[in-house]
Amino acid sequence: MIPATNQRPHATVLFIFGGSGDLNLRKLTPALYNLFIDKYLPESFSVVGIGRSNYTDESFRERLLEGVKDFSRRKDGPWDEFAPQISYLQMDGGDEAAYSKITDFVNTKKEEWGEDPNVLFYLAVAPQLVPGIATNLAKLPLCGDKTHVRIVVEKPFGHDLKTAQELNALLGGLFAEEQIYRIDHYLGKETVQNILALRFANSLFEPIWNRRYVEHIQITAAETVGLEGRGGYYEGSGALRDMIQNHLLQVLCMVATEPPISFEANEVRNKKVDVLNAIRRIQPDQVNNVAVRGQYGPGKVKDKEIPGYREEEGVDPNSATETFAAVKLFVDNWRWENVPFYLRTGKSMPEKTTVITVQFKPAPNYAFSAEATSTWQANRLIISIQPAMDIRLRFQAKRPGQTLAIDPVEMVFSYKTAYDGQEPEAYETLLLDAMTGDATLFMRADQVEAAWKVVTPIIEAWGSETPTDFPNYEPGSWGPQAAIDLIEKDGFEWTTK
Ligand SMILES: NC(=O)C1=CN([C@@H]2O[C@H](COP(=O)(O)OP(=O)(O)OC[C@H]3O[C@@H](n4cnc5c(N)ncnc54)[C@H](OP(=O)(O)O)[C@@H]3O)[C@@H](O)[C@H]2O)C=CC1
Ligand SMILES: O=C1O[C@H](COP(=O)(O)O)[C@@H](O)[C@H](O)[C@H]1O
Repeated sequence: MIPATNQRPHATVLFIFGGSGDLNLRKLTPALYNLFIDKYLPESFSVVGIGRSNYTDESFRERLLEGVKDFSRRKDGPWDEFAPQISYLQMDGGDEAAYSKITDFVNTKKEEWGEDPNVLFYLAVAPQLVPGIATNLAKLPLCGDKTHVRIVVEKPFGHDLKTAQELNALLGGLFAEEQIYRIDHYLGKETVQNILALRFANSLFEPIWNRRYVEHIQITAAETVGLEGRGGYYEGSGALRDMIQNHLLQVLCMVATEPPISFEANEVRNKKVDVLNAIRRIQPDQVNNVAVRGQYGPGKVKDKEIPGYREEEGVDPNSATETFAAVKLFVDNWRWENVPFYLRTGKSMPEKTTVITVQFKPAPNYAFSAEATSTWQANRLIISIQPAMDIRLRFQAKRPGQTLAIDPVEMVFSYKTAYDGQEPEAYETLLLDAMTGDATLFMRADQVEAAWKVVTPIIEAWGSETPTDFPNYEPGSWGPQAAIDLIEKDGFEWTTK
């Protein structure tokens, strides 16, 4: 987490494998630039983009400046002061001999700065490249230094439980667990971190945050975008692997966790893994009752014509990959017995929104007339992760007038009005945490595997069946009818408002 005091991390050299790629352009460099502007970067800092593409330091910086202009929350500023800290190293991650360039670079900086820098390797490359690069890195003598060297691994972390276990075993054999930072960028979002503050820094919510008062919980992560040229990756992934296995389950953990006794990394992660381990295992014959998948056809999102998923570049014309997934889960522990958690995510939806809704049980209403209660709506706490970044509490109030009529009303806390909209982007927080060595917001090996265990029965059931109804939802809709039925058959409805 961004420290309350403006304490800068130790001197750092950050190597980004995939420096020439999309993630660096859109997220990592804009995040570093904002950290630089806010004076969170170390006094001695150097970032090195690595890739096979042909850049000079100068042309690489020019390319990254375009990314800052397009994607940074601050577009203007002291780029000329930041840019000299960026370099480019042209090398193939599979070329073991080339890794000596990394050692040379670190040694040069060590000499220049007069101190041993921390060295961070950020693997922003396709997952199949990770084992090779990690293996080559681990052979470098400098990687024997467990205090100063860390490795950051982007998602997806494995393709299923087996491959995640294999990757964990490989990385665990090469590095100490404290050196491995598995990124889930949702954990870096201010509003996701705020869930713990909301729950545990207030005496108001925690007493009612359990099965006695909560009727059900929903988490929606909807996107208006389709594939954005990522067909090659997405075809082998789908909504369940791309969003639910990681981001949505991590958010669920924040909502459902027991109070940690401290915010020390392992304490928080222990509590979160307890939630994942408590999620009821879905029986194979139950998958169709608790999980729904969808794929969008051609149509319109916000008045813009879009091709169907199967017509996107890199997608099989008979693709079985889901672009929408919804699941109903139970957390079988003392706090959450029989409280359903509904999760859904999809591409080409009507709006970009990530929202958690905690719906409370109805109040007894003996004293009110049937007419007065006809307009009642359940108490809800609606936590908007993005883009609204607000928290709304819905409750009943008396309508002004001589009759006793009741209306639902809202109390609202908005980050944008309360804090001027200057919240750091998720990658700012996560990069700074990796530099300072705070792994609280990163996933531990057992968390990743526990999350894969939750979705494995669904993967297995879906894997053996070809959906005959694909494509089964219109772009710009909230997904297939079966997803609406999933929650409505329990007497509830999806909501993002
Ligand atoms: N883009 C995004 O918004 C997000 C991406 N991610 C994850 O980040 C990772 C990277 O994604 P993204 O940036 O989109 O992918 P890109 O395809 O845009 O970039 C891939 C990068 O890998 C480099 N690369 C490929 N082969 C080699 C090689 N043999 N040796 C060295 N470098 C190589 C490419 O450089 P070159 O061609 O120059 O060699 C390029 O810089 C993926 O795991 C993805 O899932 C996660 C969340 C969001
Ligand atoms: O990790 C991913 O997340 C994005 C959505 O992230 P957000 O911060 O914009 O909500 C998603 O588009 C992408 O498919 C997935 O890989």
